[in-house]
Amino acid sequence: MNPVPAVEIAGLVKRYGDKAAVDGLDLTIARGAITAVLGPNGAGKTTTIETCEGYRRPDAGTVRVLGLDPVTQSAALRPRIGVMLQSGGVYAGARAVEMLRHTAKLHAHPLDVDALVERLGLGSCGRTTYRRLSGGQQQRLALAMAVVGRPELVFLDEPTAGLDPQARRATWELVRDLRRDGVTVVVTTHHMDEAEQLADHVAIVDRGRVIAGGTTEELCRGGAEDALRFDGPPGLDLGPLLKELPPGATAAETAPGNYRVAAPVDPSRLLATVTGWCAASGILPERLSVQRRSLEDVFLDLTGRELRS
Ligand SMILES: Nc1ncnc2c1ncn2[C@@H]1O[C@H](COP(=O)(O)OP(=O)(O)OP(=O)(O)O)[C@@H](O)[C@H]1O
Repeated sequence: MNPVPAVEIAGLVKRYGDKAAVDGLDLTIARGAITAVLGPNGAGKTTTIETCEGYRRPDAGTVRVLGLDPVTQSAALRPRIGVMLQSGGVYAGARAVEMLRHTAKLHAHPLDVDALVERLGLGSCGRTTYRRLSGGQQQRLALAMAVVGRPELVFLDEPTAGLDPQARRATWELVRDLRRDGVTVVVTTHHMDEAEQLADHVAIVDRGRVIAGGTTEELCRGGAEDALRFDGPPGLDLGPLLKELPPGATAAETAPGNYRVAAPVDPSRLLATVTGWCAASGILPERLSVQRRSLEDVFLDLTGRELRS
């Protein structure tokens, strides 16, 4: 295995005026795996990724990608990485598939363009110019452009934003195939299910820093195992419910009328306590469910806020 990590970031700071978009971020990304950089809007994910791609110069800290400095060694780095930006990066007047063929020819061992076009459902877009493609087609073409050269490392910034479920699944499949071929994939997302489904490693970013990292399994292991969620009237006083639960229990209104209760007890006991309390309080809990601790719960425990923003 190559001893140089795919990405090594130490103490990265990037400011826009007075505001630090990235504020002392440390992150090491292993080769040959899918790593999700997960965080709410504005957490600093795009800024971090664009710094790795050499589009932004750090104000402080160091960034190494495949052992290279993305700014001063970009000529050596660029041919080895694939980049899918959140928007743009593709010439608007170019014809979709022609552009993809052209990009493929620039690389020594490109993927089969026809197979890629088929997989991503771009077959009908052959001679259409980029600007005339639908948002989802533009998104899929940008993904194809990022991977067609069979790079060692691919950065995908919110690759499934705005895609329908079918295109989303096709994207996930393609990303998994890249990993099977030994490609390192870094994907930013604010969808926890995307991170849970796809990633071997997850780095949770909030306010310009990595606040937790590990496999989904590792991240979800700590704390209360199961969480019970239900909907009810907004503004319930959860204090009396907490008194009925053992120490270590948490109860919160995560959004108006959405409640989450977790406790270090057997899930069936938790369910009985909550439904008993609801009945005694004259509340009809709706959409009640007990769920395995998710990345959403991890984020909530770490920040006191919902991941969705
Ligand atoms: N060019 C810019 N000029 C000024 N502020 C910026 C610029 N780019 C980003 N920011 C700000 O920096 C912060 C981090 O933005 P960034 O896009 O890196 O976050 P993100 O986690 O990728 O969010 P999103 O999921 O919305 O893309 C945000 O507050 C954003 O408004």
